Amino acid sequence: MEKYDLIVLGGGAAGLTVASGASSLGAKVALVEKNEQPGGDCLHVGCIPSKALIEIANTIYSSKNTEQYGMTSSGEVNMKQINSRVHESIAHIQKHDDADRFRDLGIDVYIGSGAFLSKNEIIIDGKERIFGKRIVIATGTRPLIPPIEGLKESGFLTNEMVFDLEELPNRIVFIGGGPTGVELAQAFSRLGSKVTIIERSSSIFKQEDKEIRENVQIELEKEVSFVFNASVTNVHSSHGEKIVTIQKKDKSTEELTTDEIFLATGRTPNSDKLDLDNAGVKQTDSGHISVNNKLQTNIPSIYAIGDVNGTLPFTHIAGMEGKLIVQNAVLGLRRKVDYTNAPWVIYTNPEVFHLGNTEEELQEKKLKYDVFKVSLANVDRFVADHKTEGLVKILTNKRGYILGAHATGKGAGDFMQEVIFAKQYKKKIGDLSQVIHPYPNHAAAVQSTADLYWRKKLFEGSLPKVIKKYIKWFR
Ligand SMILES: Cc1cc2nc3c(=O)[nH]c(=O)nc-3n(C[C@H](O)[C@H](O)[C@H](O)COP(=O)(O)OP(=O)(O)OC[C@H]3O[C@@H](n4cnc5c(N)ncnc54)[C@H](O)[C@@H]3O)c2cc1C
Ligand SMILES: NC(=O)c1ccc[n+]([C@@H]2O[C@H](COP(=O)([O-])OP(=O)(O)OC[C@H]3O[C@@H](n4cnc5c(N)ncnc54)[C@H](O)[C@@H]3O)[C@@H](O)[C@H]2O)c1
Repeated sequence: MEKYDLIVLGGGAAGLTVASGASSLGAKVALVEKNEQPGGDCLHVGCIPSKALIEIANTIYSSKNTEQYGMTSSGEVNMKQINSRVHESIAHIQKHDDADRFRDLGIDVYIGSGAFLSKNEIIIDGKERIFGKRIVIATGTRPLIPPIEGLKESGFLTNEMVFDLEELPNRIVFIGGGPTGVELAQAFSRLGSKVTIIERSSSIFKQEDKEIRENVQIELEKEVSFVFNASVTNVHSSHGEKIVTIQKKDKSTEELTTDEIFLATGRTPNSDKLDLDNAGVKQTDSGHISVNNKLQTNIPSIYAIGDVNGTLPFTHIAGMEGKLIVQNAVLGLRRKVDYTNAPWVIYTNPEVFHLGNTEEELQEKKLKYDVFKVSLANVDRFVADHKTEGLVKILTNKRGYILGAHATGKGAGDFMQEVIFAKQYKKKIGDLSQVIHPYPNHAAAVQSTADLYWRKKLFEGSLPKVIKKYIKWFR
């Protein structure tokens, strides 16, 4: 049996980071990936294809709405061509994640499904056994399919199928108003489908700051229909159409007729086929693999990173956790994971940026805070672009240190980057005000928000009186 310093189960963002990092340090590494090619969900059915589709949809949407710029236009949408362009982006990035590229790095890549035989042994496709001193579980998640009557029989789409569609559906019902559902729902609406989102709670993006979430929802409602506080109880098909029955909070029911159903009701971890009991690894009720702050499971030589541990399901977090594992599992350090400065972005139009605590979380924690807010309607570049929808909101403690930063607006995922730097390196909000921003860029929205901090300092409290006295004296 082949023996390794480290076995990595799963070749997504998390697993690939560990495998390449560990191998470059000289560890003998095996990477087990069940799909033909590594890359995981992000590359094949997640971030990359969704962002490629969103970009195409935005371009088509803009070109359909050129009347406001003084030009009329018309055209047909070719879904096959659109998805072929999406696959071009995947193929381009696949080169970096190619199995042979990892073999060239000295890693033994096994294509097959891995499961535990014991805490140190993995069996691949029930045949080949390998031994690992340490093992990293990075097997990710898959779409959660709720037990809705008639759903399977009627057929539905998930993120695993949608990037192979050959025709644009006239109507789509999205079940679930989380990031997956809403990003793709808006993209399909922009391509020309009539889109309805059914969300069982009272709003989209529940993890976001309320003010930001409400702001973005107003914008989305201009393009997409929402039904809140509603669950789908039944689906059936008739004459080539799908009929979705929804039940509202007041128990009333309604039927929606559609051409396609897109399921975006959340994710379930790929832990059920790993035979974790053979290794004694514990899971949570949802099937996620629980870890301590060094990302170890209850078996110290087995780690769980990326979406499968259920902490923060984002590619950049999977990568960050992967780097930490290289230090802990290969170099024997005892580094602790820290999510305090973990940002994320929802790529709707306008985008949603999230960093640190929301205002509601600070209130819940009963912390004292200041809030600085600027509407994009007061930032010259957004005015010039006619893209004034949105705002920047920075929350600080009383000494000016950043506790949270949230934004919605065109390009918020990019123009807020400097706030992540400031928070991570413990700069105060006032420092952001001192950074020179080329006029008229979009990031000036951050500077304008930070300027409010100085305005508050200069015009509130006892400082204005002192300054007045000083100026009198100086004259
Ligand atoms: C539609 C969509 C859009 C998204 N957009 C973004 C975004 O814009 N930004 C962002 O940060 N995140 C985004 N995400 C989330 C992101 O895709 C995940 O956080 C990321 O893929 C997690 O990486 P991972 O390595 O943990 O898991 P995965 O990428 O799921 O990789 C797990 C790998 O393990 C393999 N595997 C599973 N079981 C086994 C087994 N038994 N043996 C061997 N191999 C196995 C799988 O085949 C897979 O390759 C999006 C997700 C979706 C669904
Ligand atoms: N831009 C990004 O970074 C990005 C994009 C997509 C996904 N993701 C990540 O993937 C994770 C999963 O996102 P997601 O949107 O797939 O799942 P999610 O769990 O975030 O959202 C699922 C939504 O579906 C609703 N829901 C569940 N069952 C329902 C039902 N039966 N009827 C109606 N509504 C129902 C839930 O209330 C929830 O709002 C997220 O946590 C996110 O971090 C990130």
